[in-house]
Amino acid sequence: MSTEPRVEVHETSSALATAVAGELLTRLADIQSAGRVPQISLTGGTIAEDIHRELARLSAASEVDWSKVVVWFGDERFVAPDSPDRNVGQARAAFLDAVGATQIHPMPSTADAADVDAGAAAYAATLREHGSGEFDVMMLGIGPDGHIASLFPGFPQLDVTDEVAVGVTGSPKPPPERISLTLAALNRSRSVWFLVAGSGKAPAVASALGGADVHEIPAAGVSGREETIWFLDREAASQL
Ligand SMILES: O=C1O[C@H](COP(=O)(O)O)[C@@H](O)[C@H](O)[C@H]1O
Repeated sequence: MSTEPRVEVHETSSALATAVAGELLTRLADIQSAGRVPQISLTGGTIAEDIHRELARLSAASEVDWSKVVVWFGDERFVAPDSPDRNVGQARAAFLDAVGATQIHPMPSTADAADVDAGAAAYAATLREHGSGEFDVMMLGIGPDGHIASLFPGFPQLDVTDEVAVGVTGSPKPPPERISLTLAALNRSRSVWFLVAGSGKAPAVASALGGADVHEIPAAGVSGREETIWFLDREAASQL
């Protein structure tokens, strides 16, 4: 069952990052106190960098045991393992290593798989083995074109319903080769959190919330089973 989206607007992107990091830590602590091991999925992109920095800062004062959080990725750039383009490298450097996260499942790099399709198949197998079947919190940035994860407008991967991960070639945003969760997998989340800052994304936000066609604005095709929250800064919300 999908949910009606809720919109939360913050004055600046840094206020947004602080609020999201605080909300995530509260959510993780609640799940752990209930005796479950939370499964979350991280996003790459610019807003993620700010949120990850805030997670590093705020985690010390929280009750979250990061060694008991399972960490996934919504998408990844299919490049060398030490490339600065890797979402996992950015997340590790910004906070995962510092907070003591150990159950991290990076998507394959060029050192792990022959091509993007093999990498996607390998990630699907990892999800089957270590995943709970649904994500507690799915965090998604969006591009100015409305893409989420590495699902781009007009791309055939948007129509894949029988896989949880797909390979992408010819991405309009570099680097060209990527691996992404599918809409089917993203929609298997209890909570979906869109994280969006900047006026360049205001038209895509307005279109997604206005019920655009998923082939034009992929973000329009994702919602959480229990909750969908759009965390926006004032500029990203300017066309609502
Ligand atoms: O390439 C990507 O782009 C999107 C959005 O990134 P941003 O820099 O425009 O905020 C991101 O959600 C995705 O994970 C990433 O691989």
